[in-house]
Order: sequence, then structure tokens, then C-alpha cells
Amino acid sequence: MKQKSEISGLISIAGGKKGLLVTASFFSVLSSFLQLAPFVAVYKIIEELLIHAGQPSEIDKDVLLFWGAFVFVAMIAALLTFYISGMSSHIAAFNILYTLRVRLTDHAAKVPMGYHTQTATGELKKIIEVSVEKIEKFIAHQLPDLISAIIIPLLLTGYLFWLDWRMALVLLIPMSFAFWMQARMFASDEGRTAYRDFQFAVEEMNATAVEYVRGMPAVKVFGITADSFLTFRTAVHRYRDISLRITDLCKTSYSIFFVIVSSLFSFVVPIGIFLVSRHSGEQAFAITFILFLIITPSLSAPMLKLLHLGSGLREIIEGHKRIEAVFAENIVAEPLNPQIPDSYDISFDHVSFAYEQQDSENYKPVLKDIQFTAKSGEMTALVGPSGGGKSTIANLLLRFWDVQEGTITIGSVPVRDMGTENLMETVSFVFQDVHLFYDSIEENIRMGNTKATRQEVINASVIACCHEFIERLKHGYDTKIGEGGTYLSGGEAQRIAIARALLKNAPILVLDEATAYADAENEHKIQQGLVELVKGKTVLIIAHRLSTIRSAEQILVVQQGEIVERGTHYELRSQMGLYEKMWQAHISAAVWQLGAEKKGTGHE
Ligand SMILES: Nc1ncnc2c1ncn2[C@@H]1O[C@H](COP(=O)(O)OP(=O)(O)OP(=O)(O)O)[C@@H](O)[C@H]1O
Repeated sequence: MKQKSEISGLISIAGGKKGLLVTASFFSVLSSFLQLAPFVAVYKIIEELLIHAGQPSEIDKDVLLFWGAFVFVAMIAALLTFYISGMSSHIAAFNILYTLRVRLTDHAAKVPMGYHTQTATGELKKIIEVSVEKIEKFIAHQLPDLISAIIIPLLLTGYLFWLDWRMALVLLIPMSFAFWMQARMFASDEGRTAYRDFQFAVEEMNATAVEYVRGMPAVKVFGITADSFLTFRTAVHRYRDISLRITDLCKTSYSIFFVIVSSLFSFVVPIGIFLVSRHSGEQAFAITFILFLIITPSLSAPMLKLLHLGSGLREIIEGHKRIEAVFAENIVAEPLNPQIPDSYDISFDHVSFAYEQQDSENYKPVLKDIQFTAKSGEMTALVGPSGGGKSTIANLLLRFWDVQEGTITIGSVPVRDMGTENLMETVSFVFQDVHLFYDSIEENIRMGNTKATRQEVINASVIACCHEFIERLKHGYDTKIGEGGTYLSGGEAQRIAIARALLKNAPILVLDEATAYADAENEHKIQQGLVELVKGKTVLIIAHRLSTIRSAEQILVVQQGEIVERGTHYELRSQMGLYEKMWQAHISAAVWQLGAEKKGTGHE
């Protein structure tokens, strides 16, 4: 029953393409019928030959010709129907593959960021690529194959029963036993668990192998071998253990199935000989016996195919479950009546937040009672020790997560009440970890505003101080990132991300460690550009390098999830608290870095 609902669930993903699948299945069945034509023709030809065995001159050549032509026409028709079935299933499969991938990526983009941090990117990638691909293969190839692998043995067995029920029964009993053994193994809880564990083991082994290759710098430096890389070794051992478990589990049922199905001949011969001896002289029975000898081996191939399709199906059902699990993830709730803010002041009103739910074992509040307003036209900076919660504050503004307590508003509208599209149009963000897509530099920048002209892209790049280095590249703005050895340094990538955000020209700009990789000269230039650009905007900036935010109208010092100090640079310094300590540390580091001639820089 469960198996049935799994398969119907698998077929339900066909959605609007069910008509094509029905066509594919119908023609596959028709093709299976037509493939039986040679057996009927052989029967009729043998009958004609045996009836006139004593007087060959009386053999009716027209009968032989008729059945010869019948087979020829039936084979052409079988070919045509098979072609139509294959075409329909392929068209349906590629449509389903496309729709499923688009739906999956759309859904993945709408679920809260928490899902992406908990689910390994590799796993989602695998679901979108491999699981969907397997479903495409199932629909395009295996579904018509499966239908014909079921229909052909059924039809042949029916035909054999019609010819002689006694010999057919002798065939049916071992065949049913073989199937029963296999089905019992597949449907058992142990079988299901083993196959599911096998899937996980394969995935885990692949994922750890990828991790090993990705971590090659650390692997080389620390001399880690594939054998000493514990997670990989454990994954390989787990894979070995589960493979042995499956082999052990399947060995009896598979061996019985294989032996019976491959040697059906040996069941039919003794009973045939026995019956022949009792019907000696009956020509009709002799013809039937000959036909049994011809048809019986033809039963083996589709039945062995069915076995392989059956084990493949388990894998596809597992993949389908994973796809369903992605769809089952709740997406960020859209407001029923989305509101548009009338101004762009940002307010955090008594906001508390934890990444885990309150009832979870790992519950740990990351932000506690955060309260501040970042005014439009002003720069608000978040500074403080690492892990204090600065990036979390910035991420909450974008509703990557929803807060558990308090409210975040833009203008007077809570971010929960803004439509996601409107929220994303309102806020420009430069992340700590820049992601550039495998595309030209120009297109990477244009992602900020798809309607921007090339000149506008260049203007944004000039302000973000990346124009010069882009121009120096062989293909300039058309250079594809990652192609032909074109890789950008961290600082260069970050400046491209700044250009992208500038081009978006949203009323709120969030910069999370946006100038962290810039050298002193570039940082100064970027800051000059930003000064122009942030005019009239609400700017939230996170920076470890305090010189970057010295001119901010408001500086918030965040420590262990709380705002412990707030004010301008001068106000904070005069408080002689954490900010002053951080400032002194910053100055000492700058002096240490730049040498004696730079002494005094920034001592304000
Ligand atoms: N996705 C996440 N899931 C669970 N915990 C997280 C997640 N992201 C951050 N944290 C935790 O939240 C706390 C605050 O992290 P956050 O990145 O906001 O600090 P930060 O002040 O920006 O640090 P840094 O200056 O080093 O970037 C840290 O303890 C961190 O481990």
C-alpha cells in the first residue's frame, strides 16, 4: 500500500503533463501487444507446416505469406507505436525536469535563510541536479520500459494459459514464487531502511570527497591523506558496511529469482514431455509444446528487466521524497496587504532573536532587546567584538530570519508587512562573503539593476574603485569570472559587489565589512565614492576597521548581543569605555602596520 502511494506520488509530479504520460503509456502497451505478433504468426506457420508434414506440396503458401506479411506489418506498427511512446515520454520528462527545477530553485529562494544554513548547499544542489535528473530518466525511459516489462510477461502468460493451462501453471508457480521472494524483500522494513541508508551512505561519501578536494590547501599544509581524513574514512566504511548489508539481505531472494527466471525452460520441458507421451499422435498438442519452447525463454528478459527497474525505482522514490521535503519547507510568509514605507528610517524596537527555536536544546539568544533608529540621510555604524551580533542585525533587516520579539520597521512599516520584492528593492546589501556568478564582470555588476546601460555600470565601477583593474583585464568588462584563469582577489571581488550595490541605488544601503579587504589607498577612495553616494540614503555599515566609520552620525557598539554604547566617534571616545579600547587597539595596529612615518594618523 505504502509502495503504491509512493509511486502515485512520483507520478503526481507530472502535473500538467499527465496527458502526455497517458499517451506514452497507451502506446507502450500497444507496442507490447504488437511485439507478440511473431508468436501468433509462428504458431500459425508451424500449424500449417505440421498439418501438411506428410505432403509438403499441399502447404498453402498464401497462408505462410499472409503470416509473414502480418509479422512485418505488426513489427512496423510496433516500431511506430514505440517511437510515439518514447517521444511523448521524453517531451513530458524534459518539461517536468524544467518545471521541477524552476519550482525548486524558486522555492529555495523563498524559504528563510535558516534552511540554507542548516541544509548543506551540496545537498540542495544534489536534489536539484541528481534527484530531478533521475526522475527525468524514470519518466523518459523507465516508465515505458516498466509498462512493457509488466505487460509483456502478463500477455505472454495469458497466451500460454490459453494454449495449455497445465504447462502454463507449471511455469506460473515458480515465477510467482520468485516474484514473491523479491517483493517481500523490497517491501520489508529492513529492505526499505537498507536502501534508504545506502542512499545516505553514497551521498555522504560523495560530500566528504568533495570537501576533501575543496579543502586542498589545508590538506596539503597539514599533510592530511584520504585515509587520515576521518570523516571521509568513516563515510567509506559506512558505505562498505551498508553495501555488505544489502548484499546479505538480497542474496537469497535475488539468487532464487535469477535462477528461476533464467531457467524457466527447465520447468516446461519435463511437463511437456510427460504430456506429449499422454497425447502421442496429437498434432495440435505437439504444436503447442513447440510454441511453449519458443515463448518460455522470451519471458526471462522482461522479467529480469523488471527486477532492475524495481531496484532503480527505490532510488527514485527516495529522490522524490527529498524533492517533496524541499517543497514542504515553509516559505517566508508574505503579508496579505503589503505596505509601502513612506520614509526610509530604520527602527529596531526591543528586538530579541535566537537562531534556534526557544524549545530547542541549542537555544541561545544572539540579540537581546536591541533598540535603535538609523535615520535616513545618515550613516549608522555597528562595531564591536567578533560574534557580538552585528551581521545578525543586518540580516534581520532583510527578513532572512523573522525576529522572535520586538519589531523592525522601515519608515513606519514593519518589515514583515512589506512584500519581499519591495523589501529587496528598498535595501541594497554588500555581504561579508561576496558571491560573484559565473558570468561577465559587466553582468555581475548589472545584477544590481538589469536595466542599467554600460555607461551606468562603468560609472558605478569608477565610484567603487574597480574600473581601473577591470580595464586592465584582457577582455575588460566582458571578462568571464572563473574562465581562462581569471580569478579576482578578495578585495577586487568586494569592490565589484560594491559597484553592484551602488548601481541598484536603493534608498537603504547595508555594508557588512564591505571594505575589509581593501588596502589603505583603495579604502580611502571607496570611502570618497561612498560619501557622494550615501547622500540622502540610510546607511548601515559594519566595520572592524574603525577609521572607516569615524564620520558616522551614530555608532552602536554591540557586544554579546546587546548595544553597550552609542554615540558619535568623539562622544564614544570621551566615554572611555569599550569603544575607546577598540580605538586604541586600532591605532596601535595601524602604527604597527604602517611604520614610524605614519605615527599620529587618525589620533583624533
Ligand atoms: N546561521 C547561524 N546559525 C546559528 N548561529 C549563528 C548563525 N550565524 C551566526 N550565528 C551566531 O550568532 C552569533 C552572532 O554572529 P554574527 O555573525 O551576527 O556576529 P558578528 O558580530 O557579525 O561577528 P563578526 O564580526 O565576526 O562577523 C555568533 O555566536 C554566531 O555563532
